[in-house]
Amino acid sequence: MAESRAVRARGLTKCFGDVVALDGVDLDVPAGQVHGLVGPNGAGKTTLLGLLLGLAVADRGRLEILGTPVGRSLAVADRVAGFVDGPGLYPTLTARQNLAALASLRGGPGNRGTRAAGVDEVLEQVGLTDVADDRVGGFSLGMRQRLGLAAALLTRPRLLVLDEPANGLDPSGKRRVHDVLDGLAADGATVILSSHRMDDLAALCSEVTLLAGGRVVFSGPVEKLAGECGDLDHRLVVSDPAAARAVAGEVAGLRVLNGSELGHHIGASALVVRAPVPCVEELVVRLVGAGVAVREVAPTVSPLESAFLALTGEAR
Ligand SMILES: Nc1ncnc2c1ncn2[C@@H]1O[C@H](COP(=O)(O)OP(=O)(O)OP(=O)(O)O)[C@@H](O)[C@H]1O
Repeated sequence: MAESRAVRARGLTKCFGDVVALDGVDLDVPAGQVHGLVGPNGAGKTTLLGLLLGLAVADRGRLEILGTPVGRSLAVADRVAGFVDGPGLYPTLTARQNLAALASLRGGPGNRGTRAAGVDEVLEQVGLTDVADDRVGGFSLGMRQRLGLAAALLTRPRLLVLDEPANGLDPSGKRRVHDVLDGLAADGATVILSSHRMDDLAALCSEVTLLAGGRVVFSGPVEKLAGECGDLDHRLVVSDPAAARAVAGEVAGLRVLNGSELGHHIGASALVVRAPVPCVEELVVRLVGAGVAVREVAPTVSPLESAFLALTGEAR
């Protein structure tokens, strides 16, 4: 029977000496979801991905992967694949030889009771067919990332765990990887990936978990995370900045930022306001009503980025 939950973690704690890398982490990831892990440097993302890949074991807490409790031994669970800190590849071998070597190490077709994918098939999936016979030592970071993904796909994983898979990818490489991950999720496989790029996470993931200092500070739908942004800074370009300031002063819950708060020049016809989104909308309506033309209005950082900064306690 198919599992309805790919990962269930309760109270996962992992320390390195005095450093508490994970501090009582709970995580639920349903099967068929692309789930993002995000957080500042040192938040514990790689440590958590390492536990999912069996590269380390937790000091405390419970972890179930694809419905099976994870034991105390270092081993990758069945039907789980992926990489942290970049894929392990042989630089002197070609892309095709790397994959063939991995396939034979894993026992080839019939491995773990499931038919493995073919080398050519996965090279095609990640868009590396044209360079299949080139040595990996000459590959760019983005090409190595894609080959690492191809290596993981060889096992037809039900859970794919990727650390910064979009690192170094050009726009077409990114599109290729997005398509592969979307396809896996559509087939019911689960993908858990980390990224520092909020735009990648928004494009790829339906849900995200935000870690800070080894703790979960948010876990849920991406849209809900964007809703946690609270006050957002918006830059408005208007026909009459003095009149616009006067109108802004009448909108409750909205503040016009002054030059010293901004720390940079914003242009003579612009002003920056800090407010929840509905107050900014009210300002625009009032400006138009007062005969002040609004030529541009845009948040200075995206709602997702703003939520990230607010929830991780990072200064604006
Ligand atoms: N093998 C290790 N030995 C000692 N400390 C470690 C080890 N691995 C991780 N840490 C520490 O654990 C904490 C979490 O690190 P981790 O690499 O999981 O964070 P991260 O969120 O992946 O960070 P980044 O975004 O910088 O990759 C950090 O303080 C890190 O220094």
